[in-house]
Amino acid sequence: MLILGDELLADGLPHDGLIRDALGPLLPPWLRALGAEVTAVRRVGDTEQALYEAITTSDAHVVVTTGGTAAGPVDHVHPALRRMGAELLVDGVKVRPGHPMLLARTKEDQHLVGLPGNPLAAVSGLLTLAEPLLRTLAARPAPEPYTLPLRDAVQGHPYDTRLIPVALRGDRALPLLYNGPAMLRGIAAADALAVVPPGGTRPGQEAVLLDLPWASGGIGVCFT
Ligand SMILES: Nc1nc2c(c(=O)[nH]1)N[C@H]1C(S)=C(S)[C@@H](COP(=O)(O)OP(=O)(O)OC[C@H]3O[C@@H](n4cnc5c(N)ncnc54)[C@H](O)[C@@H]3O)O[C@H]1N2
Ligand code: MOO
Repeated sequence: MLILGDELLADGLPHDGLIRDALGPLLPPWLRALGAEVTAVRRVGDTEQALYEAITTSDAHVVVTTGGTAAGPVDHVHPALRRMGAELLVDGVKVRPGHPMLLARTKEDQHLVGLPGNPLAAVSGLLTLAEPLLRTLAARPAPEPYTLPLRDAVQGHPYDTRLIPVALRGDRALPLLYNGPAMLRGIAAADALAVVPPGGTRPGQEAVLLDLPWASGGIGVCFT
């Protein structure tokens, strides 16, 4: 795992535009629950050269980066991938949060999952790009898709799919608040992400659910 962002602190309180790294601590147990062996979690400085070297010297089967997927002046994932001649397999997805997520083949036997830096956007990419990649590399079958009715209406995005943290309550799923791209409070209490199509859902409408790694038995703890 390569954690990008010079604004990130490893400990202490946020100050002067610096914020705590949420993804370095959060993602490794989730990746393990998805079947990966996490061999290293490294912070990488915000230069294209540092990122290029970190990727090209890695012999991991899968490199997961966080942050830097967009097109700002310190977003170096696309330029670094271009420079190494990587093949972009998925370059952005019509989903919120997480729309700049990407998947690339960096060399024979190595893929890179670029997760957006906003924490819930990274979770979105973890479940929809990293999970299928890790499952496919391990030749594990895809889980049977399932749906449940959503208890409450969910406002849709006009043209993108939304992924909304939900808690399972009997035979219904309860959409949780605090579901903005930067927010982890909803996902901390969630069992799954609900797939909300463009335009939204009515109360009682069925939605496809994506189980979170601990809900599918990998971690063995429950945050609700
Ligand atoms: N000016 C705006 N900037 C961004 C907007 C926006 O509307 N206006 N939307 C955001 C959304 S939504 C997405 S998705 C992103 C994704 O772009 P990147 O992948 O390039 O993400 P970064 O710019 O690197 O980071 C975005 C945001 O998340 C914070 N961050 C990054 N890494 C971590 C981490 N490990 N732990 C906690 N927080 C992290 C970072 O400081 C930024 O605030 O574009 C957004 N930007
Ligand atoms: O995809 Mo962001 O663009 O997390 O909402």
